[in-house]
Amino acid sequence: MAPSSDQSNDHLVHSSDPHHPANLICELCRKFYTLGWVTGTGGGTSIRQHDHLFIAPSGVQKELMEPTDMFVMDFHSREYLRRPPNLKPSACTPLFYAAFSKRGAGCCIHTHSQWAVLATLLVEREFGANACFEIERIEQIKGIPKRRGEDGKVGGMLGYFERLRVPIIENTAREEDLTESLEAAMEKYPDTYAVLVRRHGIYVWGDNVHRAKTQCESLDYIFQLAVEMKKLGLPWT
Ligand SMILES: CSCCC(=O)C(=O)COP(=O)(O)O
Ligand SMILES: [Zn+2]
Repeated sequence: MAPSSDQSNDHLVHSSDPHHPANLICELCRKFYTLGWVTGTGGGTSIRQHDHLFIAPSGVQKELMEPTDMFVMDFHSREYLRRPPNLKPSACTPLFYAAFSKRGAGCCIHTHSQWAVLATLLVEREFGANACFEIERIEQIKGIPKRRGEDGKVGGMLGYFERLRVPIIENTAREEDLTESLEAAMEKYPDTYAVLVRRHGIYVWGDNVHRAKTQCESLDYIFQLAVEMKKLGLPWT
């Protein structure tokens, strides 16, 4: 696509609606920054609206982004309909795309939360490199969806007596190179809405922005609790 065409699509990110994806990504990242989820340019968020994927730039302070910084990709062709000049799309783009294409997500959040990182390290030390994070009998588990129906949509939330499992993949030198193992984890754990990345963070997706955000918040709460439980010698299961 010609550069002039890329740059002429500003209408795709200009809206007075606070719920427009370009506005929402900026607002969410400002909130996530205060939680330590997207500090130091790490982490990010992507939203799908119909066939448009809204993607943040790479290597920028995510809490300072403006809607005009957003890239817009066509879901089917994977071509950029809008490319802000002098910026590169997030290195997380192929991972976000996996959530949109393989899981029908409407939003995918990537955090560098220290609680998520610590959970990956504790699981490795206690249960080995092939183990996933597992916990049960914690009220906040009810904030995590349980399984997908035939249509791929949420089929209810986990119950108090059910077990939450979150797969863990190993980190790679480049964010993009995580894509294959993230997709493999999605295949192996068809019910999961999140994948932890060892020594790095987590990818959490949801059918829409509200669900992705609340699931990410519930998981972060659970990881923090799990770390504190481990310090006190309390079992997770
Ligand atoms: C210090 S951040 C390293 C890259 C990373 O892990 C990340 O999540 C951010 O990637 P982006 O390309 O969106 O800046
Ligand atoms: Zn990252």
